[in-house]
Amino acid sequence: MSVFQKLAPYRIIRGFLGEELVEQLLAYVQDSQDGFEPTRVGSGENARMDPEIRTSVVLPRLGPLKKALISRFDAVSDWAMEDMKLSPLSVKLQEVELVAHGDGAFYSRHIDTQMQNPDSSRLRVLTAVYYFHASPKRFSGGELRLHSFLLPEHGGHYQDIEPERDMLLLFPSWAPHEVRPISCPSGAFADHRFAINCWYHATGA
Ligand SMILES: O=C(O)CCC(=O)C(=O)O
Ligand SMILES: [Fe+2]
Repeated sequence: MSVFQKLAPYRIIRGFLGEELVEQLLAYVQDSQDGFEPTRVGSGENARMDPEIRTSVVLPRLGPLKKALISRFDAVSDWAMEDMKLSPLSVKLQEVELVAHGDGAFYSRHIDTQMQNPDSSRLRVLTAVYYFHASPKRFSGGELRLHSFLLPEHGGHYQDIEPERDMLLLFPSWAPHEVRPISCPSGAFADHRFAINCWYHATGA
């Protein structure tokens, strides 16, 4: 199988933060509901809303939980880079955002590495997504679909990864992926698919 037909590596860590932090996060998003804004695609001056590509809402702040969360996200990147054979590139956590997907929300196939940015020190190398929806889960769909470079009709492959409560998923930022459409019949904000996106930038080899 050619490199273009293969999936990028990925890693899953279950029980990543523990129930206490999950409940604190759910309380935080519920309290902060008014601060969520529509997500955008592109970056810098190209950033724009595009409901054909991405529909969800984002909160750019982690609030009082920021310190506890950042230290946990910081602590996994060296292991993840090494285990996925992405080292010796060093990375540093540089961007964090909290995203909610409600009924009908999705994010079509994309990569997270932003190519229009010429400064390679700001390059997204590693993506981590932490899932923390309410229990019992009241949405379906919303799988993270990890793609090979080639589409299935050209011999490519994909793998659907189910978001589980308190699970961290890590993969290279340049791997094509998508969020499959969510069905959340209640429409209640508390029942949305909640995730924290983390992007680690290259700091050198
Ligand atoms: O929520 C997810 O599973 C992934 C989200 C994503 O791909 C992104 O925001 O770039
Ligand atoms: Fe992404």
